[in-house]
Formats: sequence, structure tokens, C-alpha cells
Amino acid sequence: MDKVLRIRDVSVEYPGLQGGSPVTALSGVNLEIEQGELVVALGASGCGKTTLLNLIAGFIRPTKGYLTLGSSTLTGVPRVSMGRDIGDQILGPSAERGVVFQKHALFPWMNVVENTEFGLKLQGISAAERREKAEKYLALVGLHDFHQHKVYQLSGGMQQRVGIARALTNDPSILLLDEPLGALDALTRETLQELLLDAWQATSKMMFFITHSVEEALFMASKLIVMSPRPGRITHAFDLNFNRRFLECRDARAVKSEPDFIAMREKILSIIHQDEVQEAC
Ligand SMILES: Nc1ncnc2c1ncn2[C@@H]1O[C@H](COP(=O)(O)OP(=O)(O)OP(=O)(O)O)[C@@H](O)[C@H]1O
Repeated sequence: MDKVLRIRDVSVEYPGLQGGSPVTALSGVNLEIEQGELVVALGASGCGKTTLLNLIAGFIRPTKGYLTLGSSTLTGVPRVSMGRDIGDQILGPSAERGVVFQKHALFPWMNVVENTEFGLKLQGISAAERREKAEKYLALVGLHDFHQHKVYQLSGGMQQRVGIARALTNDPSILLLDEPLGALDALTRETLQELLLDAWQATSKMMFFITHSVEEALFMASKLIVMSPRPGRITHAFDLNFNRRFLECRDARAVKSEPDFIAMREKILSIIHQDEVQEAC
């Protein structure tokens, strides 16, 4: 059965640092991510994008509200939240939610295939089964010929491909990507955008993707959420299909130069610019 991730009226407050006032990183956030949806979060620095990803991953808990994935409560305020008793069902981080960070978190002493199958090894999956799965996802990210390479023998883009293959090999319900392409050069970045869209289409995973690039957000998203800071919240949501257009025509430059793509880019830039002006006032 298809799973839905539901985020209900979630707020996160961090204690003030060095005696300062507490920071409301998120306030009253509601979001649904359906099977096969690629949600991209965009917004000025400090608007709570990573906090939202960390909540979904189970790394932190909300101060208010709760999150569910299918029939499981991922995380919430202990015992009773929003009138629901959820205390015994709360799940922390799990293989069900795969995370890819901007800087890869690969083990330098392992080769590519050992890194990729590592999560399955922890789960006690047999050597033959985990090798088969790792090889399938390494092929999906175009790394068939690099199984025995060490991490330091790979370029930055190839290291990120291994990180993506490793996350997919665990077969998570949702893949969480925190600026995964932010540290790459422009050409490699575009190649990996396409690769991620191919992986999304091939696996029908839910994906939650953070970026600072408006063009990347428009190109990748089936749903784009724009967030604003102080307090962090979702101010706009758009359903988009530029990713589907690319998957049909395979010409990213053509999609990114279509008039409606450019018009949308200007609209989003003006929303973000307004936020930055208000921040500065
Ligand atoms: N552990 C923490 N303790 C205190 N404040 C924090 C903590 N983590 C984040 N914050 C604050 O919460 C707010 C939201 O931070 P968050 O990192 O989620 O934003 P972001 O949109 O991901 O930012 P960026 O785009 O710069 O990565 C910011 O004001 C940040 O300073």
C-alpha cells in the first residue's frame, strides 16, 4: 500500500545559545508527501529547511505537533499530541528514511561496493543478497565499473553518486537530500540532477530535497515549497511538472529555457527577495 508522510502543525524551538533567547526554527508547519512525490524546499538561509529534514529523519523532535509515515508515528511530543496518544509508537531514525548530505559520509577504508551495502550488512542481510542490491543501485547511478575503487579515488560527483546508491540500497520509503549537489561544479551538478530524476522515476520513492538554487528547485520538484524565516514556515507551495517534461524529452537545457520555466523562476526569485528585504529591515 502507498505510504503518505504527514507533518501536522509542527513547531520546533531551539534553546537560546549562550543565554540568548530561544529560536523558533519552525512554526505551524503542515505538509504531506505522497508516494512518488519529489518535494523540494527552497528559502532564505535560516528558514528551517534542515530542521524540517532533521525532523523527518527522526534526528530531532518537534516542540509541538507530530509526523506520521503510513500508520506509524515517526516523532512527536511524548505521549499525547494534538489530542492523540502516541507515546508508545514513536520511531526514531530508521532505514525507512535514507539521508544524503551535501558532504558525503562514506567510509574511506571501504571500497565503493562495501560502502554501498553497509546498511544492509548492519541489518544482517546475507552477503549474496546485499551484494546483488548494491550492484543494482550502483548501476542505476552509473558506477558499474567502480565497485572496487576506494572513496579517495573518486571525484566529488562520483562520491555523491555512491552516497545516493547507498541510501537507495536500504530501500527507504523516503529519501531525504540536504543540498546533495551544493558542493559540485555546475556541469556535474546538472548531470546529477538528471541522474536523481532518473532514480526517482525508476524507484517511485518519496523524496524531500533541499536546495538554494531556484533553477534546480524548479527543475527537480513535483511540489515546490518556499519557506520564510523568523519564524520558519511554509509560505508558498506550487505543483510543478518540469521534471516530467525532462524525463519525456531528455533535454534539460530546453526545459530550463521554456518561457513558463523562466516566468516561474522570476516569480520565485521575487518571493525570496521580498523575504530577504524584510529580514534586513
Ligand atoms: N541546534 C541548534 N540550536 C540553536 N539554534 C539552531 C540550531 N539549529 C538551527 N538553529 C537555528 O534555527 C534556524 C533554522 O535553522 P536551519 O538550519 O533549519 O535553517 P536552513 O533553512 O536549513 O538554513 P541554511 O539554508 O542556512 O542551511 C536558524 O535561525 C538557526 O540558527
